[in-house]
Amino acid sequence: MAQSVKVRVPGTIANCGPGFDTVGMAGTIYNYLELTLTEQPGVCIEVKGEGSGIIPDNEYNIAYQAVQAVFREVGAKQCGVLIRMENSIPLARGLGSSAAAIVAGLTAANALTGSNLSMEELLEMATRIEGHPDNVAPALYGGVTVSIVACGKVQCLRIDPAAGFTMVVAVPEFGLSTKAARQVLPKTVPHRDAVFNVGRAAMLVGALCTNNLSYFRYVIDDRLHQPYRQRLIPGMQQVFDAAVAQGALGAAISGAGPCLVAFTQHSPAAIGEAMVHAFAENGVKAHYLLLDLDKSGAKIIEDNT
Ligand SMILES: Nc1ncnc2c1ncn2[C@@H]1O[C@H](COP(=O)(O)OP(=O)(O)O)[C@@H](O)[C@H]1O
Ligand SMILES: N[C@@H](CCOP(=O)(O)O)C(=O)O
Repeated sequence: MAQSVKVRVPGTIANCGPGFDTVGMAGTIYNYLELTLTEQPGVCIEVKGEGSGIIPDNEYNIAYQAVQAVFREVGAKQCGVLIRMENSIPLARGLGSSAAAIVAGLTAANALTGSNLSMEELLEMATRIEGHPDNVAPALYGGVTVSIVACGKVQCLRIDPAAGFTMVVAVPEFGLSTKAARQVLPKTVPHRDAVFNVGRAAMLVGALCTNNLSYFRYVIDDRLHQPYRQRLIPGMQQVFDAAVAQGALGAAISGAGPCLVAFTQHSPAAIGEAMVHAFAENGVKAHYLLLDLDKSGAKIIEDNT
């Protein structure tokens, strides 16, 4: 019987305001990937849900590339693979779709080749493929993660905030690739803007660790990426203002956008409606999602090894 595993990986909300390329949160929206080793060589990829007809179904598929990276790393004999993807995470919206695909491929291939790679090694590989750790870390570990590259390695701390909160995500109809949203960022920023973010990123992490979520109102802000991406997301500030006026603790771009996320402990649906209405007033059709913090990260849900 062919060996196979099925993994579930959460979507992620990166940056969270001041934590550019560092802070990330896993949300309760999931992609599923089933990886089967086949006798006949080659790759067969089936995609259902988000990205069907768009995501490459050949060797250019980023999940397949992650699978191959594990096979090379552990010296597994080359064989054919069948990949079945069932996606709920929308592409090019800033919900970590590419990160989920990479982590799913790495996790499934590792499980099928004897689980020789540690979580730290998988994080290292995922970061190398994605290019930054703030999505792949929470996709792998779950919860809230703070990640940096130091001494040539990814260092990651996971936070499990005791205080619960909801992430209200306004999802516009248009897409924005992470690559395009990174191209508009400046090479340098004024020293005062760097100081602005350092303090807020530190206090964001502190607020999560000490369950002082009321501090979100002061720290969910940014001068390193949001001001430059605002022109790519019509109505961004109006959506932020509408969320806070409806009681949100704070609002930010989700990842590289165009999704916008509001953090709240009350009235999530009312906040979602207000965000969608504010987008509509700026000519943007959108819907909203209510996500809780996922605490599992990448999870093997079927194992036929
Ligand atoms: N679920 C997925 N499965 C396979 N490839 C994906 C998936 N999501 C995104 N990708 C690929 O990753 C690349 C970056 O996608 P993008 O949409 O910009 O990232 P994100 O969705 O994380 O914002 C694109 O080339 C896209 O084809
Ligand atoms: N720090 C990155 C986060 C990208 O997140 P994604 O969900 O849009 O892939 C950035 O802001 O570019």
